Amino acid sequence: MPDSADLVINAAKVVVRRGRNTLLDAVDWQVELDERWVVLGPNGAGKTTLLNLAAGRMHPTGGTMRVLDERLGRVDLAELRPRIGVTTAALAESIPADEKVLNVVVTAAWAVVGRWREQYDAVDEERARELLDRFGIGHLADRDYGTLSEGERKRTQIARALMTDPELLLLDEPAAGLDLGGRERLVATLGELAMDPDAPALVLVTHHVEEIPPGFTHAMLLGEGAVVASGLIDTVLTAENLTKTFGLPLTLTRDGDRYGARAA
Ligand SMILES: Nc1ncnc2c1ncn2[C@@H]1O[C@H](COP(=O)(O)OP(=O)(O)OP(=O)(O)O)[C@@H](O)[C@H]1O
Repeated sequence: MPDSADLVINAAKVVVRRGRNTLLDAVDWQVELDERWVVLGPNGAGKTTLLNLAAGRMHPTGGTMRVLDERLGRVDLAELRPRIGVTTAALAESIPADEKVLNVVVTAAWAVVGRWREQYDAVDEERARELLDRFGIGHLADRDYGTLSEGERKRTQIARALMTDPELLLLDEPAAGLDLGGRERLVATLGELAMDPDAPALVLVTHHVEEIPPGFTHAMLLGEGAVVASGLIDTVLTAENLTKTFGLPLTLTRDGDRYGARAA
């Protein structure tokens, strides 16, 4: 068991309730800095709820949730949030269509969406350009965000999430809405990030095993708010566990470092 200070996420018996619904039920989860996690489960399993907790965007109803060694409920979330990079569909929708791509990224340094300050540090701009280059969209820096393709938008969102040099990066369904080529390019890019020893701890939420990038080390399978299996990806990702999680008989194939699943 690692020292608790080394844990990026430390959830103990975490419960989230809304009215009569139990969204998460006694979830235990420990994530270390060098780990790359995929959280997999069907619609309504509680994946986004878990991600929102990890992002410091909500408190658990029960149990304890520590993120970056701060206990949710006892820490000023405004101080915690810049240490965590997040991409979600909801955040993406709040980006104005007429915002320049460079500004979408650079404004993350101030934890705001939308450019409200006329001047920013040259060093921020340089970092934002480097991130855009890293994700293969440096040439789009001066374009309006609204003119980008879905794949280019996803890359912009990830560059933005990395702008503050976070210790934890949370990606909610980053490949949703991409065509096959876009998905494969994004999966390859995320695979490179996963292999980078200087990258933050990664947590990627998805419905599809095909979207798991190479280099991901751990998996949590979530079904109806409860953990079905959690741990090293090779142990957790089995046809039997997927069958339990998605509630229908499934077969799982592995081709090198990529996965495929279909009804048995
Ligand atoms: N405020 C709320 N009040 C009641 N129920 C809620 C609330 N928010 C979410 N839920 C329910 O909790 C369950 C888990 O939601 P969540 O968004 O975490 O699932 P998910 O695994 O991310 O699903 P999807 O894959 O469809 O995005 C769903 O059944 C949802 O309807």
